[in-house]
Amino acid sequence: MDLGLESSLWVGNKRYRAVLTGWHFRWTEVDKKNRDKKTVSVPVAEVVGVEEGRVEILPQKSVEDTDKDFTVFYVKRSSSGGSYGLLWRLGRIQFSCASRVLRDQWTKHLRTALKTHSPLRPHRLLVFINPFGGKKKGRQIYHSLVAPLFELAGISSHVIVTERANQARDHLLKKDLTGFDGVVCVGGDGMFSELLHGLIGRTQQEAGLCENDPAAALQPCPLHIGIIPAGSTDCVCYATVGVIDPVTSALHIIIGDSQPLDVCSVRQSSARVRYSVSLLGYGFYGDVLAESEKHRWMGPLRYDYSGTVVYLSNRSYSGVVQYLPADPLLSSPRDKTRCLAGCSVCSRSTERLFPHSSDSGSLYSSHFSQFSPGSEGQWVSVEGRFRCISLTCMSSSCARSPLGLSPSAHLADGTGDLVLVWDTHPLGFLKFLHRHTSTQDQFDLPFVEVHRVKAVRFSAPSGREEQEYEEIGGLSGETDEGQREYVDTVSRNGSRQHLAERAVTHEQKTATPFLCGLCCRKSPAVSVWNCDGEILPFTDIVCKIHGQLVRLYARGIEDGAAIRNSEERDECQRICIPNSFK
Ligand SMILES: Nc1ncnc2c1ncn2[C@@H]1O[C@H](COP(=O)(O)OP(=O)(O)OP(=O)(O)O)[C@@H](O)[C@H]1O
Ligand SMILES: CCCCCCCCCCCCC/C=C/[C@@H](O)[C@H](CO)NC(=O)CCCCC
Ligand SMILES: [Ca+2]
Repeated sequence: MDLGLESSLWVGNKRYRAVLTGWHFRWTEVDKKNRDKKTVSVPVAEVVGVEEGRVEILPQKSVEDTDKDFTVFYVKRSSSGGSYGLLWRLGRIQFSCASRVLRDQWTKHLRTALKTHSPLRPHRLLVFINPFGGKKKGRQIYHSLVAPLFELAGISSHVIVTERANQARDHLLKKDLTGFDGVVCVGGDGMFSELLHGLIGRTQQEAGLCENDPAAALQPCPLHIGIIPAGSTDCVCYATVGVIDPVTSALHIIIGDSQPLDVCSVRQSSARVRYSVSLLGYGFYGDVLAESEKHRWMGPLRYDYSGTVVYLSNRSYSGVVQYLPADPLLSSPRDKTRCLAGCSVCSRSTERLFPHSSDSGSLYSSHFSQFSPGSEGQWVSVEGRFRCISLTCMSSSCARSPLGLSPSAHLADGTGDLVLVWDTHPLGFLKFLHRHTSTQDQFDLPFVEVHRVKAVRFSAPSGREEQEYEEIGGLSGETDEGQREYVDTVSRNGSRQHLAERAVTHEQKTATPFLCGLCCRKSPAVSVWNCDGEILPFTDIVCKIHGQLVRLYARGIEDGAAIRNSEERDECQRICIPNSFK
């Protein structure tokens, strides 16, 4: 069927020339002298629904069944104020036609175009609501803001309000999922993590693979994940959509946007594998999480409180970090670029990670072969004392840190960014933390390193080594002028090479007198790992990045400035973002 259609349509007493081409639906106001005025152009993929008659859904649904009218609902962008991404709202326009026949032609053509251009739109979704996440508004958010939109788009959803932690994960691991196109969580990063673990585990079970086997080539998950943000940090939502807004996220789900996401597997020899996408953090971020768990009753504020307590406790931890660098010719964590919707680095990675698949459909049948140490260089080993060690598969931007832990990290390039913050004086570390809240470069500090990696190993020192550190005057020891703060060794091809030695006096460390009292308390020898908001029950770990292991109903952060400029230039309200992942 030819999808194109063109005719005059009316909105009130204004006449429009409406055109449906393959990819766009446009309407241009025409004045009395037949001159074109403003055009609105909507990509067909962003049409939410088409209804006969004059239909409204807010504040509640009403249908006036007039036989020459039809209503089009579509995605309309607006600036988000503070955040980098754009807010999406439901746009609505009610057209009148010259005849009922023409009206039926328009609704039929638009619906057919929708089916043709949005193959990933979900029809049936499994929705998990955490009633206790964030400010405990999950149920309200879903029923008042999201469910009416799903209904309008003809999506049927099976909703489960969770009664315990890990219910969603267990459901995905064990129950029948036939007929569902995607899974949605209404909650925060912890709920997303449940879906992540459930879906990855289920996919490996069905592929006959053992996910705990470090040699297993994990299979990408066929079901998409949608996130309706209702948590405390909502980092995964923020970093993949650019705003924390349930309506925006619901619209991305409805139109079947598809954003692949890298996942880091975290293993300890005998323990069950865990997965992380946003923050695998040891030292500061591990301690903040452990402290914050004692204050869950504070809600989202628990992280601010715990962050302050942990910062003042002035801890650092020793350990050995080994990492396998990614190919430096492809990208760098300090190249000042940002991964935005349609990112070319991620698109090229899709070709590299799935060389034999020409479209996303066959992507799921291709086998993974991305972890090939030979092509990415050799393991590097560093040893010393760290304020924190963080590994993130994406920028991990959130409201606290709008550019994130690693602003130039990519969502779907098959790599993670490893940030090593060596022990330093408290004001230096405060400067590092504070830079996360602005556009200042947090990596441009002498005690900070960032590496783009494919895999990481960490081991904490044995009890004896730690004791030796204390004896030479570590953080808890007495003043030692010229004390060696850390020893940075690099092991290449087996030979250990001394790289740097930085002298920091006790006075420098305790430049602020009140901090001296706190820092001179004995530090615990080991911290804990924060794995996307969950404390890991082990310290020594082996991590590997699995490129594009899952897919979200998202498209990455839209460049608001570019869209606004193009609107001004074209007098178009909207442009189509190329989504190379579709
Ligand atoms: N019914 C429930 N009762 C208790 N805990 C639950 C329930 N449902 C889910 N959970 C657990 O609650 C934890 C926290 O939930 P969630 O991530 O939604 O909110 P949050 O911690 O406030 O936000 P964020 O993770 O963004 O910081 C999750 O790890 C999840 O396993
Ligand atoms: C002087 C100002 C200091 C400001 C410090 C700003 C640093 C902010 C960086 C935030 C990075 C968040 C990364 C995402 C982590 C999530 O997977 C996890 C679960 O939701 N959240 C936390 O661990 C919660 C982590 C909270 C850390 C404070
Ligand atoms: Ca990545």
